[in-house]
Amino acid sequence: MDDTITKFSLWTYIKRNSGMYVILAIFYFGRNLAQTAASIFKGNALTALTQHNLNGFMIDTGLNLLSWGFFLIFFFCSSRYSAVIIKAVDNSIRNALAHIIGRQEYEDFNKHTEADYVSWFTNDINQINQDGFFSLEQTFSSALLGIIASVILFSYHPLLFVTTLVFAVVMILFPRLFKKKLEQLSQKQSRQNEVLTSKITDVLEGFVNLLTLGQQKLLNKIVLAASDKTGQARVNYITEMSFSNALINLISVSAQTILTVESGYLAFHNQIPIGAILIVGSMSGNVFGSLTEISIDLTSIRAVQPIFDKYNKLANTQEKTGDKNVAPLTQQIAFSDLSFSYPNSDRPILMNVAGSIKRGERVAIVGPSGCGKSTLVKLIGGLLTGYQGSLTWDNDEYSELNFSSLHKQIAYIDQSAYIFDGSLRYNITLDRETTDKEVNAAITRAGLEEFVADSANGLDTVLKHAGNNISGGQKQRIALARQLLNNPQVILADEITSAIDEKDGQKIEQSLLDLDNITLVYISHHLRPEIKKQFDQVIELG
Ligand SMILES: Nc1ncnc2c1ncn2[C@@H]1O[C@H](COP(=O)(O)OP(=O)(O)OP(=O)(O)O)[C@@H](O)[C@H]1O
Repeated sequence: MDDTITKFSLWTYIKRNSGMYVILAIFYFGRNLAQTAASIFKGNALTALTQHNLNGFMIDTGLNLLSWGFFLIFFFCSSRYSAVIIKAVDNSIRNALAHIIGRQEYEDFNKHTEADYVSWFTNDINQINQDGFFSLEQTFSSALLGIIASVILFSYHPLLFVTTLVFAVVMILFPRLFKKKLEQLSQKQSRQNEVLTSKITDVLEGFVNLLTLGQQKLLNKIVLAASDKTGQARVNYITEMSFSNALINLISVSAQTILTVESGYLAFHNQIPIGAILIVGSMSGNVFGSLTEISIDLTSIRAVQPIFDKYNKLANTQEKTGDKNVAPLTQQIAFSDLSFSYPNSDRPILMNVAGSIKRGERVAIVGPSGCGKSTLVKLIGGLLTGYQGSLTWDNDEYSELNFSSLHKQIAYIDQSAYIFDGSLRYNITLDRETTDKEVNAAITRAGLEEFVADSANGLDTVLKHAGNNISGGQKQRIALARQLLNNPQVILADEITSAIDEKDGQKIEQSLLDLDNITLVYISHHLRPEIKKQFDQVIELG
């Protein structure tokens, strides 16, 4: 199934899983039919008793029991199958979400934090399951039960049916009054969930700082404050929802009372049997119980759409890059009159910068902190857009280039050198199809051979989350090997040795300079003289 279609709504996923939903509908139909039959046999048993028919009473009681047996079987099947469908739907939504997040360029991705995205994949999906899909199932089941009960009421007396119909219309229209407010409160709840995840992730990522400063109580303070706000958002939502529910229940109880009076009146005038009072009570309970359920569920279902709209907004983000495919560099990357400011800021970070990087050259970019070295390299790497002046790849202006194809030509490494949960091999290949020969070649070029040889399980050694069981230098070499596996033409290295000790840093710098057939752009605060002389060109910024 193609999970990458990016129009998010409950209906999209129901249509896609329509076969499974039909099976679920059959289970619900069986369940409601059995429940209704049980009520009818119970009423009939009472009628048989009023007619002194003990045999009929026993038979109807037996049939009542049998109906409950069927009800339980269908109940089990529908509950289990509902979980099976939710699993399939959640897989589809998460896959589509991963697709739209994954196709974003660097700038768009960074408009949200990682914690926000985590909240989309977890909290939001839970809310969609509970308030969306589960409520929709309940609505369907309630509608079935209500329809069956209405038919039974009609079969006893049309007056009962007409009363039911009038109240049904009121109850269906009523929730519209609360729609807008509930949607807003649901949106706030979703946002607050993101904030909670974001705050907790942030403080846990910086935990070592808290530990060494003896400030662990900040963890409690932040968790508690964020938890309280999230809880309050839920309280506000539930308050409005409960108020709406209470009013719906009031209408339901009034309608059932009127129907009880009507059926009593009809039985008193011998228009229906005595046992029918029990059946009418039970059927009106089913109809209005169902309508109450439907009104409540429809309110929750509507409140889920803002979450889907948030996904749809991301899915509809226009690509900012051009459509010209990028071929391997033949001459040079050049820039003239190049200026750049970050979005939402008037402060120019680069002002009329000029220079060129020829194919095969080793170029160092130096300058004081904050002068824009990383910004320039991110522009060259296709991580930032929206420059003024000219920046070209051979003779093509960057604004016309397709950045996905540009990324294939360029390796970008910065000081973060992220290590994924998994083995050393996984961290290098990242699931790309490669041969052992290619992996070993990348390891050799990145100067990682010694580390692999010293690791207990070689390439199968498991690295801990964020590389907590290896050194900064080892992380950088793994990040380098990962990039070299793509055989990039151009390497952009942004302060990759700044977080490692000098000796190790020097070795890594030398590994980079020793690479053949590479155009190297190397950012450094401080170039050691023995390294500096190996560069073909040094560009000074600031
Ligand atoms: N995403 C951003 N939004 C707004 N301003 C930013 C952003 N990223 C960087 N800046 C600002 O741009 C300026 C240049 O940053 P940049 O990282 O390019 O400098 P740098 O020369 O590489 O610095 P360093 O040597 O300290 O790494 C800094 O003042 C920084 O605060």
